[in-house]
Amino acid sequence: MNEVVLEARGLTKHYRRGARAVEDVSLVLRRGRVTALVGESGSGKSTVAKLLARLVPATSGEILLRGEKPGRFREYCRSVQMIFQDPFASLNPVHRIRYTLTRPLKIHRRSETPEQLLEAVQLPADFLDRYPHELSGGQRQRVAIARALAAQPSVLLADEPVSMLDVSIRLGVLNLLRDLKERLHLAVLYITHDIASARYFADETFVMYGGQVVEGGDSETVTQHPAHPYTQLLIASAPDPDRPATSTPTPLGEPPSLGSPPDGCRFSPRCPQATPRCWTDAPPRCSLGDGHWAACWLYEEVVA
Ligand SMILES: Nc1ncnc2c1ncn2[C@@H]1O[C@H](COP(=O)(O)OP(=O)(O)OP(=O)(O)O)[C@@H](O)[C@H]1O
Repeated sequence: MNEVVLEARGLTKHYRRGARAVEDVSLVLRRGRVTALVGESGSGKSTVAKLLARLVPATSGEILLRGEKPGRFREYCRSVQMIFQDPFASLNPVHRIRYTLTRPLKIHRRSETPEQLLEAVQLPADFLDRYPHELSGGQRQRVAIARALAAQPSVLLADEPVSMLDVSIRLGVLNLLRDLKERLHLAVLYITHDIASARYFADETFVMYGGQVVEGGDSETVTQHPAHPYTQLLIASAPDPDRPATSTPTPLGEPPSLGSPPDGCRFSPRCPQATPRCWTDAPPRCSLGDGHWAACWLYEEVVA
């Protein structure tokens, strides 16, 4: 078993203006593994990443780093680094790449050189003298990854790291992250709305709906044998070259209001298989074997 590096237990975030963005989320990130967190816009994925990065305080629940309550923020940041969606906004336009990479090396008192960081993300050393506007989106995201590596982290939280990049270069950046995971034994949280990329890139996949995790397991099982009706709908509505072109994509419908989520299962208003109980009682996590589980009343007898 790969060692657990970061663990979330019952993480909950209610924003002041009423959105119950994240409700009772538990997950573990393991050394040398990519864990995908998949869901549509507004499902709470970014809030989970911000909670794990300690950029926003949790309403309740706890985070454990290597089994212990995290201490000072700076120490924590050294271990847990975040990569943001927008590489155009995340690099300071007035500084050359050399400054962007040298600064965290100094802060974290590392002996590595900025050249070595660029090499780790497969960029040439002469990029150090360039400004962010002289780089492509993919190159900027690689610099952002290099900056995160300057802290020598054990966890990378990657929030939609390729969704703003050209389709043609997405695979290169994902392959780089996978390569780093293997070489540096990093635990990677890969946040995405693209469940197909989770199958390709992640070892484990968690599916989020309306602020809650509704299904989890190894990526192959979750994407090829989805159990939760929401995951099934998500997969049916994703473009898939293997499906016949005649089939019409399944509409996903409207996401739930997080200001006043439905009682019971949050997916019940959109669920084609909902029963009266789904409207009133929240479903338990039902184990389906080999670490695969779904929070859905359809699998109640499996729990019993
Ligand atoms: N600072 C905030 N104040 C109030 N509500 C917020 C805040 N940040 C997020 N929310 C709300 O929390 C919910 C979850 O947002 P979040 O950004 O985590 O979702 P997401 O799944 O990452 O979506 P996207 O993929 O569009 O970024 C949304 O309803 C959002 O409006």
